[in-house]
Amino acid sequence: MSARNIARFWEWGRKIICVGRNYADHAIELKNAIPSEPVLFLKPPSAYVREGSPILLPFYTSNLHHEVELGVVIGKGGTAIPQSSAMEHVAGYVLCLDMTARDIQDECKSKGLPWTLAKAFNTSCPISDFIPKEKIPNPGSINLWLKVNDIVKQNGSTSQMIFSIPYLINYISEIISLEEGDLILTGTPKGVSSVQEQDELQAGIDGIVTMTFKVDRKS
Ligand SMILES: CC(=O)CC(=O)C(=O)O
Ligand SMILES: [Mg+2]
Repeated sequence: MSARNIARFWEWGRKIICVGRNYADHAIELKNAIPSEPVLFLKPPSAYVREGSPILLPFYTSNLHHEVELGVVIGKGGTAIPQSSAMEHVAGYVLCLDMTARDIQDECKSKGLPWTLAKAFNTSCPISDFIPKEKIPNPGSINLWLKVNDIVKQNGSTSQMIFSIPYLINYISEIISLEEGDLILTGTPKGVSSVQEQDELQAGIDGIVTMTFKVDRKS
């Protein structure tokens, strides 16, 4: 049997841990408070979708938003990982979209309900090819962008993150043990907006990766 390949981590069925409100400009655009501790939620592995397959609009939303984010792929698991050694647990990165049914999220927030329907549906986590750690020596200072039908909507630097990658790895692993093949979505900068059926989303990390996804309705 061939050895498992971290470059195809999404096939392993591991956890997707998402950090919300990690950019002050995005918290402000949605009129959310700037958090003093990371806001966490989960997506199931069935959320993954790769280039060549569409992002499927859930039937129950009329306001699906894109959120472009840097994803951190865990290469070595652990519990209560100190910040000082956190980067030793990183195998690499992916560019991700945290697709969000914003109308449903708003409704859940107002009723005090969890965000599962808004955030965890099938195809809610489009990802790029795996980017080995060496290709991004300074993940705390890279530029993420996203266009809808060739119009720039998001363009922000990871230097604007409130909580750094080592801080997040330490914080999360104190609560949820991290395993090889887990993915951490690190939050989105400002500029989120609504997408429609047949829209084309293109996203990239300057000089590193680009990816393209079409939005479609389940046939
Ligand atoms: C309000 C949100 O949807 C939080 C989130 O996912 C983010 O990236 O910020
Ligand atoms: Mg997000």
